Amino acid sequence: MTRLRFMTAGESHGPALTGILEGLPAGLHLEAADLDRDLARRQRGYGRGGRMKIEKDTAEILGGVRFGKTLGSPLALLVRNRDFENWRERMQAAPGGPDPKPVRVPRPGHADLTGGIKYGHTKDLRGVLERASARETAMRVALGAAARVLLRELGIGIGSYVRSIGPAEATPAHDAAPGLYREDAYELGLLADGFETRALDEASSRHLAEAIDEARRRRDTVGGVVEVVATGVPVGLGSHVHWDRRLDARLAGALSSIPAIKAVELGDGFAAAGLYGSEVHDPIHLSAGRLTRARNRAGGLEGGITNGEPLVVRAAMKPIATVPAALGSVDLHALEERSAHVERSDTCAVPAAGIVAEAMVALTLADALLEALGGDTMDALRLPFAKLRLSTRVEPGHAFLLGPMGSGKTRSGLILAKRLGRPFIDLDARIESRAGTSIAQIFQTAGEEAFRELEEVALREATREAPAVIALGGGAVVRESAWRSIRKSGVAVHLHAEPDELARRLIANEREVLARPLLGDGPPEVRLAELARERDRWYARADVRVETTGLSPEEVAGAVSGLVRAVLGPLV
Ligand SMILES: Cc1cc2nc3c(=O)[nH]c(=O)nc-3n(C[C@H](O)[C@H](O)[C@H](O)COP(=O)(O)O)c2cc1C
Ligand SMILES: Nc1ncnc2c1ncn2[C@@H]1O[C@H](COP(=O)(O)OP(=O)(O)OP(=O)(O)O)[C@@H](O)[C@H]1O
Ligand SMILES: O=C(O)C1=C[C@@H](O)[C@@H](O)[C@H](O)C1
Ligand SMILES: [Mg+2]
Repeated sequence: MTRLRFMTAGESHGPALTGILEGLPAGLHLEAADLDRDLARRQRGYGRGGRMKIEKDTAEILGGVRFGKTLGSPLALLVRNRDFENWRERMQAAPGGPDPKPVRVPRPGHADLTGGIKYGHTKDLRGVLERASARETAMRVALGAAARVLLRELGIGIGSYVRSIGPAEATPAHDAAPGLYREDAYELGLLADGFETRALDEASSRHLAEAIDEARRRRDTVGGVVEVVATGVPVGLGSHVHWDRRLDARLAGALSSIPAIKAVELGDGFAAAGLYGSEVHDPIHLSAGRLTRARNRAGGLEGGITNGEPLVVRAAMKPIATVPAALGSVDLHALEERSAHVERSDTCAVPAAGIVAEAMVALTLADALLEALGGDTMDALRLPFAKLRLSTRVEPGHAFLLGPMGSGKTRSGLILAKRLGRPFIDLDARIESRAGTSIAQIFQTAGEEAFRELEEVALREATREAPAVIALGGGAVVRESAWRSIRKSGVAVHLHAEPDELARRLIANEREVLARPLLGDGPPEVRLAELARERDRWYARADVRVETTGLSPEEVAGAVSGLVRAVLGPLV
């Protein structure tokens, strides 16, 4: 990793895991809850052992965040081990010991023997296994969750699901959830979270659970394959120019660093080796104003660089090394053959390994993104990211204007459309003309929810039309689906003004106030300030921001037109 660096420390039954992630841009909204969500996901999954019942992982943020936003300084995290209470004496940092119950019979397949010899722990292999335990991956998941928040802010979603456990295969995502597989891997991961084995449908999940039950019946363990998908990934992350900059290599390294992962496939991976070139490579098409692929056997990677298609990688996990019907081994003290040590353990951790794999992919992608684009702050990242995102477009795409009521989306938008020689679509006006009534009336008779549905449909339809200037309603961008439509089809420009200035503009004309039901009866500046608190986080996702205070509507249009041109990619 070159732009992001992370380190973790901590033993499985020590007091806590700690981690530092350095290189996150300043200004990213980040809360402990964002990290806890993924920590909880890692703890679930059919086949886990007793430890996960003891722990309830939560991350404490010790550095790098103030008032819910990253500072640009290292993110420092702590995840406590509840089980430490039961190990206080045996895991104390203070001088003491020896442990009354030393571990002396190494488990084949674990780090016990190799680590024991290397670090001189053969008298008590606990000196190795405490750190070789995959408890360590909890901190990777917490740090990876921060990287995911960064990526998600830019529209890159990461998710995983389980493809197989032992001999049992699950329905792959391209059949079970084709839409999410192409468009929203984050949701794909959440779909998998709904099943105890993290398959994507009930029948598959039952099938996978049976394979785990069978292993348990045999007093054995079982592995499997997880697939990690990332959607919304732009062209241009990674590089063909040097071996250690190829994203393929970095992903393979990151995934195979997860304990028990023994093989990684990029795109079709091993299957491609058995096919003809014409069957494997993904022909390039021109459609909907973009370079596109009808299939994605490359898994979104060509030449060590992302190609704009979803990233698809798989990781194969071997069965857990702690086999309950213990394997043959040698007591390193008595130097006699004995059954291997059995530590409380999982039967199958493939569902959890998927969450760890998501975290490693997130850290790797975030690193490559920051390497390609720089960015000490989130604001500095957005414009260069938009250029990458739009770089496979062969037509300009739409210019979306968003921002609060009174920011001038309608007024400046009309002027901008004339300047660019493009059609102007005012989403509010379009909804009104279709409904044959005013927005105020729609709010009054059908309610806000009904209006939001009309708004969503109108936005989706507008994005399919010829490149236009599209003025959005003030609340149209307060949902993920709107951002998916916007990011695919153009540039998002945030017109900004402070609530006081917005209120001044609107109060100047009583009709302006009456036309906006959300303003209610109170003082507009109070309501506008309230809305700003709710919505600024969504507006901040725009590719560029124009401060409109002190500019006439014409000047705003001029500024926007320059910015829109700056974002257009190399093919336009
Ligand atoms: C989420 C997760 C949970 C794991 N749980 C266990 C476990 O309970 N018992 C065990 O022996 N190994 C478990 N492992 C695997 C070991 O950590 C791993 O086999 C060990 O560190 C040796 O590394 P290697 O298998 O890569 O050679 C788990 C791995 C992961 C990713
Ligand atoms: N840059 C500006 N300077 C001064 N007044 C402005 C500016 N831009 C817009 N206005 C005025 O503010 C009022 C609201 O503008 P407009 O209708 O374009 O806002 P809007 O962003 O489309 O709001 P809504 O989200 O409610 O549709 C209008 O009276 C308009 O003339
Ligand atoms: O900010 C909002 O939620 C709204 C803004 C206007 O554009 C209209 O879409 C409607 O008045 C709602
Ligand atoms: Mg308007």
